[in-house]
Amino acid sequence: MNVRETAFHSLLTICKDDGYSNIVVSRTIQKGDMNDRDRRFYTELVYGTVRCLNYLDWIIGKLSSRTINKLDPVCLVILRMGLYQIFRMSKIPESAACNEAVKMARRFGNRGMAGFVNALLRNSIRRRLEFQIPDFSENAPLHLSLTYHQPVWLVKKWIHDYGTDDTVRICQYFDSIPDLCLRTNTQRISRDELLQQLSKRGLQAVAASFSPEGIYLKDNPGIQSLQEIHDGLALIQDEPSQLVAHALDPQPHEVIFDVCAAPGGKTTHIAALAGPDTTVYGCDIYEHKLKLIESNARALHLTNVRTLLQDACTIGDKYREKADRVLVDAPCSGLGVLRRKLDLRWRKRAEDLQKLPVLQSRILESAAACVRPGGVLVYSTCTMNDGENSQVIQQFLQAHQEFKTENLGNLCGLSQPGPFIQLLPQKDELDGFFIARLRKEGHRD
Ligand SMILES: C[S@@+](CC[C@H](N)C(=O)[O-])C[C@H]1O[C@@H](n2cnc3c(N)ncnc32)[C@H](O)[C@@H]1O
Repeated sequence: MNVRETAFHSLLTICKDDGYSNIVVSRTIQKGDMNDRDRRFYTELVYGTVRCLNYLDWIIGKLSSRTINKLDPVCLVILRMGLYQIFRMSKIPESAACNEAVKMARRFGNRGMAGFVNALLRNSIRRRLEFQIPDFSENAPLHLSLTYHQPVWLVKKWIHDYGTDDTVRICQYFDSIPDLCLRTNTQRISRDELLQQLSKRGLQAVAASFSPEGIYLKDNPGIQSLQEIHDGLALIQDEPSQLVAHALDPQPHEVIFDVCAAPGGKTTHIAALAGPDTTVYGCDIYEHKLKLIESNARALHLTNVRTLLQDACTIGDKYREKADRVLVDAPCSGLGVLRRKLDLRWRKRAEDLQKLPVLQSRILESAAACVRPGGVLVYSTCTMNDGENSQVIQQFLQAHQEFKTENLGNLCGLSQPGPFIQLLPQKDELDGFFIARLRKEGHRD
């Protein structure tokens, strides 16, 4: 199969079956039948098309009398891929982009599709100058949305929450390509040793500024080539996520619950920091996801991780005051990590944001009941949406006078105003992330 066809099938899975682009791409690459050059082309085609989806659909909308959601998904994917090559890949000859798209429409589409694809793509080339993005002064949300590939509703929300200047910075941040971030498995190797090992192999490895275990790899070498991950010396985890285990501050001989744990990034970090005498229970509501926690723990050679199939909304009924520390890394809108999860921005709807705080509050309420007197409760999300963060915590604190916030202002050298950590890309140049630490009054018996 040629590379464009492989990319077509991946994009169809992402667009039609709601597949996550990073999972679809890594599974395809893992099959291992592409050389380096093909792999780069494939990755750029898939990730580029997903990233620019709104811009490509805006062009289709101008050229087709049929609305986007009335188009056959096969046709839509072929058009998006073709337009991406024409408008965003200057090294690809326009004729090649058109001809290959027409071939695919003949091969995978219904009667008439090839003619439609051919006409639309050739028209897009002829009428290229008509597709100028509206000026900022004319329509700021649409300008930012099309320039930096973010949904209009979200750009409007950012303008409302942070003002226009910050919104430009947020958009630029979320449209940039992140460096790969590793977390050193300090149970097996120190960060300095791992940095040396990576540098010796010619990789540009740099220590993260805040996470003591974090390492950034410039020029993403591809996970497949990272032997250190296969050897259990490190795993992939973004830097803000690495701060959560430090906020929890696990100690030897403790019982710890991570109530929304899969795939286990934070569970394994807590287990590594606490050492073998502390048991960390990684819980999740989905059985198949528990296997991910187990396999991550195994890969990192950690023996103190257990898994529990458990709904966090009811965990407090079963494990009342059983834990020294509890982490609630809540299911959230993920609006702080749009740079890493390319398709998320196109899946989320404004109305999703209303429902989440209800679930988050229920989980927090039940998880809090597991904390023993004097114990610690950490709540985190990977979003900068206040309704899912400080508002959830404030509401909880009003109902639970027995919990008090603990100042995280200086966690890992971050200097943050106020008791919580709220990382903002426009200020911190890190993904949007929230962490709160609460302590329950009283003493351990
Ligand atoms: C933000 S992710 C957790 C990421 C994880 N802490 C890590 O660092 O790898 C949220 C997790 O919560 C789980 N989840 C959602 N609703 C839940 C519930 N009611 N009870 C337990 N887990 C739940 C999801 O399956 C998902 O794995």
